[in-house]
Amino acid sequence: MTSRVRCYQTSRTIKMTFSAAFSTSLYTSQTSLLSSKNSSNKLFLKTCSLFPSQARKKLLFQPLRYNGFSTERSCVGIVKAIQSENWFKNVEVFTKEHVAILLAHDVAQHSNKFIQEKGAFTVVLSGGSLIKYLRKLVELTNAESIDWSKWHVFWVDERVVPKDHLESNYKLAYDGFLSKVPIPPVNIYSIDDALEADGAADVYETTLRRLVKNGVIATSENGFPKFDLMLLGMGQDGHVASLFPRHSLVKEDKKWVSFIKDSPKPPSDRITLTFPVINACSNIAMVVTGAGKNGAVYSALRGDEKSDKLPAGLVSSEGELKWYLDIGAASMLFKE
Ligand SMILES: O=C(O)[C@H](O)[C@@H](O)[C@H](O)[C@H](O)COP(=O)(O)O
Repeated sequence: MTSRVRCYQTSRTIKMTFSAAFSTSLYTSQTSLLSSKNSSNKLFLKTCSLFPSQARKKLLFQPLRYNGFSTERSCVGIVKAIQSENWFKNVEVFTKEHVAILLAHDVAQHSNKFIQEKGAFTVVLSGGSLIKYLRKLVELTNAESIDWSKWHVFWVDERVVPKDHLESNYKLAYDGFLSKVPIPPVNIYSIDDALEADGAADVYETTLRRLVKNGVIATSENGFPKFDLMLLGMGQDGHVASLFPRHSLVKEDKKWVSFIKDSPKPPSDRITLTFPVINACSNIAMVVTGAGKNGAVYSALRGDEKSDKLPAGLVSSEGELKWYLDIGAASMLFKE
C-alpha cells in the first residue's frame, strides 16, 4: 500500500491531500469522524478505535484524513500512527507556524482546565526551539483567557550555568516567554545556579518535595510528582530532557531529579528530571520539528526501540502523550 502526501498553502487555507489506497467508505468515515466538532466548536480529534481491525493494520502510519480547515487553527494534516491492533499514538503534523498555534491553543486549554479543577497549573518547560513555539501563547491569548497568577513553572532539565548565561534554559524561557506574561516570580522554579550540578539537583528535588507536600504539585499513584503538563523537545539523537542515549541516567528509577556531568551535548553539567517523573505527568506535549529528527521520530513512534538507545521511545504519560510534528519531522511516517 502506498501513500503520497502533498501539501500546499494558500494565503488563508492550508490543505493537504493524500493519495492512498483507502476504500471510499473507509475514507469517508475517517473524514467525518476526525473532523467532527465538540460543543465549544473547537476541533477535537477522535481516536480510530472504531475502525475494523484489518483496516487498522493497513493504516499503520498512513494519514487518516483529508484536512482542509480554513480557520485560524488550520493545520496541515493529522496522522494517527497506529502501533498495533489495540494501541495508537496521538500525532499531529503541521507547518511550523501551526505547531505554535495549536500548541498555544492546547496549553491554554490545559491551563484553564487545571485551574478550574484545582486552582493551579503546573507546567514543565524544556530548552531548545520549544520556547519559540510558545510565542503564540503570548500573542494569541488575551489577558482574560489565562490566569497566569495560578501558573507554576518548572524545567525538565537545566544546564548548570548562571541564569544570565546564554546557555541557560531559564534565560531562554525568560527572554522568549516568561518575561512577557505576569506569572508571579515566586512561582517560577529555576535551579540554584550558585551550586554544582549534584547540589543543584538535590535542592531542586527538595523544592519539588515541598510543593508536593503542600499540594501545589499532585502525586502519582507510585509517589512521584505528577505535573499537569510537560512540554518536551527531542534531539536528533532521540534524547529528551538531559537523558541521552545509552547514558545510565536513562535507567534512574528512584530519584526525582538527577544530575549529569558528562553530557554528550554541551554544556556537560546539567540537572534533569528522571523518567519516572516525566512519565507520571498528566499530559506530555512532544514538540519536534525539523527533518533531521525524522528517523528518531519514526523509531520512537513505531515503538520498536524501547531501550536506553532511544530515550524518546521511553516517553509515555499517565494521561495523554501528544506529538506535535512539522512536516520535516513527520516525513518518515508517510513512507510506508
Ligand atoms: O538542554 C539541551 O541541550 C536542550 O534543551 C535540548 O534537550 C533540546 O530540548 C533538544 O535538543 C531539542 O532542541 P531543538 O528543538 O532546539 O532541536
